[in-house]
Amino acid sequence: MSSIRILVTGAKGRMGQAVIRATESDPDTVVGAAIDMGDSLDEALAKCDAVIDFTSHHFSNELVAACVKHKKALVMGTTGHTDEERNTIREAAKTIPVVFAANFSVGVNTLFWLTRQAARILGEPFDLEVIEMHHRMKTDSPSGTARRLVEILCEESGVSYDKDTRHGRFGDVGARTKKEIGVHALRGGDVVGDHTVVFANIGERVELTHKASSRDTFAGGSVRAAKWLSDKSAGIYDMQDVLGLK
Ligand SMILES: NC(=O)C1=CN([C@@H]2O[C@H](COP(=O)(O)OP(=O)(O)OC[C@H]3O[C@@H](n4cnc5c(N)ncnc54)[C@H](OP(=O)(O)O)[C@@H]3O)[C@@H](O)[C@H]2O)C=CC1
Ligand SMILES: O=C(O)C1=N[C@H](C(=O)O)C[C@H](O)C1
Repeated sequence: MSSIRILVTGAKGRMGQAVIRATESDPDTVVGAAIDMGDSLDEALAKCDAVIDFTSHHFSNELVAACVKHKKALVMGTTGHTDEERNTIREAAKTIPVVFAANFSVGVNTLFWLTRQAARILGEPFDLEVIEMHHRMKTDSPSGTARRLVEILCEESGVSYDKDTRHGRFGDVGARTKKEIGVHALRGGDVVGDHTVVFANIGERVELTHKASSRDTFAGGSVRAAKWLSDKSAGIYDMQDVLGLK
């Protein structure tokens, strides 16, 4: 089998650099092209089989349209999308195969699974809160991973992400309501990515925590996703599909 040629977008970024390292160290993949803002997407896509994208959600509509035009598989690692941008990605996945995941680490995908199980077991008496911490340069909030954790909690407790999520608390907010799920974003230093899900009841509390200490974890997962996509038909997949956790 010949190597899968990867287009790395945001090549000079923190994740772009890690993806280049991960692609070069995997015998099944090569960097077909590596681009940044201002470089030609069409030229780069023509030289590649799949794209691994960790850039900005502002770039996603343009990238997705180009992938559809060139019929290339897409690994979308960027977070912070608007609902409209998420819909554009889902629409594109009717034509091309896409892995769209807020987090490519095996540990966080285990945390997703554990969070669902804990929510099922602990159930309604427990108050649900999610805390995340990232480096000072992160621009989107809450993190995509925190959002996914809250979505899982919403699915299991039958509440709405849009209506029942409480992003931080300030001032005379009143007592906590039963339905609300609190989300708290800390920013500082060089923290790669910490996430904690809190299940709090009277007399006891469960906390599930994941801490990432290297971006190589995410980059390796994204290359694994690109390889997994190589024989897949059009559709939208996540890292749970890649890892066989569904
Ligand atoms: N799913 C996952 O597992 C993970 C997801 N992420 C997500 O990946 C994204 C990038 O994170 P990170 O690498 O830390 O960010 P960086 O800011 O370090 O890198 C982003 C890169 O994308 C480039 N870029 C920004 N806008 C555009 C554009 N419109 N067109 C082309 N290139 C663009 C930037 O170029 P310039 O500097 O010139 O603006 C930069 O090189 C974030 O959304 C983050 O949340 C991060 C880690 C793991
Ligand atoms: O921006 C980051 O750095 C990270 N972003 C992802 C997210 O928003 O969940 C994943 C990881 O936590 C690092």
